[in-house]
Amino acid sequence: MTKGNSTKITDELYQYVLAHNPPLDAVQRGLVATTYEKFPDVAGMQSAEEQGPLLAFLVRLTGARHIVEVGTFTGFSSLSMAQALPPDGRLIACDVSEEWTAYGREAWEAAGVADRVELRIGPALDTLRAMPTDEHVDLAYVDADKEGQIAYWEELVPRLRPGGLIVTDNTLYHGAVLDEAATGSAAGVRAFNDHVAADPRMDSVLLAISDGLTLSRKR
Ligand SMILES: C[S@@+](CC[C@H](N)C(=O)[O-])C[C@H]1O[C@@H](n2cnc3c(N)ncnc32)[C@H](O)[C@@H]1O
Repeated sequence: MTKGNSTKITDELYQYVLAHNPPLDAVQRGLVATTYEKFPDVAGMQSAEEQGPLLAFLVRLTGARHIVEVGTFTGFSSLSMAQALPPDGRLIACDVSEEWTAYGREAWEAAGVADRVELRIGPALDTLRAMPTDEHVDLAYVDADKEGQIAYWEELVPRLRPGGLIVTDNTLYHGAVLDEAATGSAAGVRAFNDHVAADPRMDSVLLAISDGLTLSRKR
């Protein structure tokens, strides 16, 4: 088994990647800076900078009008996706933290997309279970507690339209997925990756982008 012709991403090469992606706009840049200033200990939870343009690209590629996000934090990923939605599109943002998501509300307002985002505070599993069960979700982005991922998946797949996409972050979990004795979040990601790879309802690819990103399309 070989690695193909994969490239080691040095810091310099990472900057090159960012320089050849669509740049973040002023609201996105401001939100990233504010997050690192206000919450330095947990700011690393924010989706990686290159994921903003990638998520926007996927929203446009799928023509998504109805998005569900599990794990909003200070709102970078939801902002990036909401900006790519058509004006009548909707994004349901799920999180448990009023404090962190307040910064998201400010950013959505500043970007003029607040009317596209509906924030639902509470355990995401409760929020998902309360959603209608017909196929009305075009795209879901999952980036919350890793132990809950299989449960989120099982709620999202039936609600996804055929051709709809689930994007799951951190599926390499800093390499800890290789540890057969992993516990906690790493064990959750390992179990999730096996679950997804064996699910006949979906076509999935695990990409070595950022901390691992799995794209799953409903058949
Ligand atoms: C990795 S951060 C999300 C980062 C976000 N996507 C961004 O771009 O900034 C994970 C978020 O999941 C939330 N979270 C954790 N457990 C949750 C649960 N059971 N239900 C809803 N949200 C949860 C946390 O409050 C945190 O804001």
